[in-house]
Amino acid sequence: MPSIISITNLSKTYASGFTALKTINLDIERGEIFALLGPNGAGKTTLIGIICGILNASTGTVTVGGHDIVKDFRAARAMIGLVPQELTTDAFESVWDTVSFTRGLFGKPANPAHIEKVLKDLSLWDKKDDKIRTLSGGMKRRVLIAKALSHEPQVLFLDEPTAGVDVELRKDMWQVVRDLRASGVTIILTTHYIEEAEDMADRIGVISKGEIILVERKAELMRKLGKKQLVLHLQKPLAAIPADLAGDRNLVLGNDGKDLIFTYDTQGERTGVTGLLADLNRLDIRLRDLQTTQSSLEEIFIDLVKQSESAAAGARS
Ligand SMILES: Nc1ncnc2c1ncn2[C@@H]1O[C@H](COP(=O)(O)OP(=O)(O)OP(=O)(O)O)[C@@H](O)[C@H]1O
Repeated sequence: MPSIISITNLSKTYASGFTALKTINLDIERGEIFALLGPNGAGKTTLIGIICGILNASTGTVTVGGHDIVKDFRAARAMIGLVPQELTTDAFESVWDTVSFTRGLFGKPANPAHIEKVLKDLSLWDKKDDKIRTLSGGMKRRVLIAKALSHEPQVLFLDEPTAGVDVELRKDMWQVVRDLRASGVTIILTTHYIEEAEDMADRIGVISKGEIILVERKAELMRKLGKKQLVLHLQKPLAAIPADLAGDRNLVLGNDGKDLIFTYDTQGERTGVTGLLADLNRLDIRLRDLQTTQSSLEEIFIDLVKQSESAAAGARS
């Protein structure tokens, strides 16, 4: 897949002397939804700010559609739409004017049909003549998205787009994002709602303390790092796990001995489920029911960040 954004050896040290990004190398593929996940302060907003030309990098280069973001700033920036975290909009303008004006800032000729489509897609059409300051917080956020889409960008950055928005708006927004992707727009999003990334993203990048610690296709990530649990609801509770059942299996008792919980890796060819069931049968331990659960992206993400933090602490000591 050809990349639309190439980031090479990028670092950022703020004037305070704090290094927020350390040697970032990352390619974003054309047409993908890329979720950038990381704990607070990991460097997500800094990275987005540099790509969008709001902040200067300390070292390294970034190209967007082949245009260097410093040497060829206008061409690079014209390809990008940015939906920022903060709700700052021109309070006294109408929705229509502010969105049309933003398009003009990118040097694009007026295109009322495009602005109309964007406002309709975001359910803002009936508010087009309202002043921004009279809109609700959720509506203002829709306006930010409309502004980001006003100049038909090929790359859209969404920095925490659903922080503090209601369920309905969140659903609408993700539908808009899916439609955009279907029309060929590349989407990079940061979110603290990891289930959103699990739902939406093609690839996941995890950033921690200014370093990208992992980039992986979502499906591959979940297959590689995901663990499955088989919960066996027993007909009769067990006081303890029989020694010849336990062996070196990862088995625990739960729910006052009524559940036997078996955890296994999804990666291996052999999960050990068949052998476990055969042993249960042999020991005459009967089941009432069973169910499997798979670790969520959230659990995988928390494990990854913890591992990288303890590796960094180990390297320091
Ligand atoms: N202007 C600045 N001067 C000094 N340090 C800064 C500045 N802006 C951000 N930082 C620091 O850089 C680090 C990365 O911040 P950034 O906002 O990029 O993180 P983030 O991953 O977007 O966090 P969040 O999830 O909380 O939005 C943080 O430790 C932050 O305190």
